[in-house]
Amino acid sequence: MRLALTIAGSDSGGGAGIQADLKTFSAHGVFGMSVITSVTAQNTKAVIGVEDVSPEMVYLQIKAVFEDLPPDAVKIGMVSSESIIRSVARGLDEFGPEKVVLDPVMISKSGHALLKPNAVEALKKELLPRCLVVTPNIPEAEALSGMSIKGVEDMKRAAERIMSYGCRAVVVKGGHLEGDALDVFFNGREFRELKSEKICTRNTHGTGCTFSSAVAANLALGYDLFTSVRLAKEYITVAIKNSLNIGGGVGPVHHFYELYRRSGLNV
Ligand SMILES: Nc1ncnc2c1ncn2[C@@H]1O[C@H](COP(=O)(O)OP(=O)(O)OP(=O)(O)O)[C@@H](O)[C@H]1O
Ligand SMILES: Cc1ncc(CO)c(N)n1
Repeated sequence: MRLALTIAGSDSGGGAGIQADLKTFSAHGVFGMSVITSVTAQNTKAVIGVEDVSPEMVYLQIKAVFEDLPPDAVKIGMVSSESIIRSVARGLDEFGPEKVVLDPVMISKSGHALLKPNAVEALKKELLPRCLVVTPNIPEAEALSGMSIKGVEDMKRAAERIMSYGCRAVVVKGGHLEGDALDVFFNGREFRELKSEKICTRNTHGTGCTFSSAVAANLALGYDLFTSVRLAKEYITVAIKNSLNIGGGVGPVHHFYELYRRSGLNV
């Protein structure tokens, strides 16, 4: 059995965060484990409360997992504050996982800040150099690169800038731009574009969390980095196609292995 760990925030509504990550791991046949960084009171409409777990407790969860159940891949999502980022960096240094996927979560779909603005620098300095791949959406790529992004050429320039912080690859996700759902992969040598048709739905809660956990699940299964990203793009496309019209706001994507396997989709 392959093992994957998510270090992220809890979404009580079940659509994003830890809950989306564990559902994604299960759908890939990977055993999922979790380090909870923050508890959010959240549904499809809003985030109505956030309470961070103490930095020491974040570190202890990492220690407990690695000392007994060393994961084949790690995904990092919401990390909230500078002190939590430092605890995660400490854990990564101590236990040295090779395959780390960082989803630099900053703002929820409902517009709530999930990373303190003064923690962006810590994220860049402490976590980017310790990860294999980082998966920003357009606003996150703008914040990390310090440039505005209007189209695919800008996505490539931003990816180059983000690489300079020391990660080994970047996927800039284009879900927030007009037109096709086009993502740009860059590994420091070559750019590759991953494209699917934009699915017309408002139910996209958890797309970013699901995509990055699918990358981690595929890495845990032993696929190379680009194949892991390509398969994750297929998975998220199917999960959005089957997204659920539940709740009064932005509904969640759906994780269902049979849907994925039978779709025969090739992105
Ligand atoms: N409507 C859509 N149709 C098809 N693919 C989409 C759609 N919206 C997003 N995607 C794809 O989903 C993946 C996640 O991208 P997105 O930009 O939505 O992430 P995100 O903004 O980080 O998500 P979140 O708000 O959950 O953090 C990318 O591969 C993107 O291209
Ligand atoms: C806990 C959590 N993590 C990530 C996201 C993605 O935006 C969210 N809405 N909530």
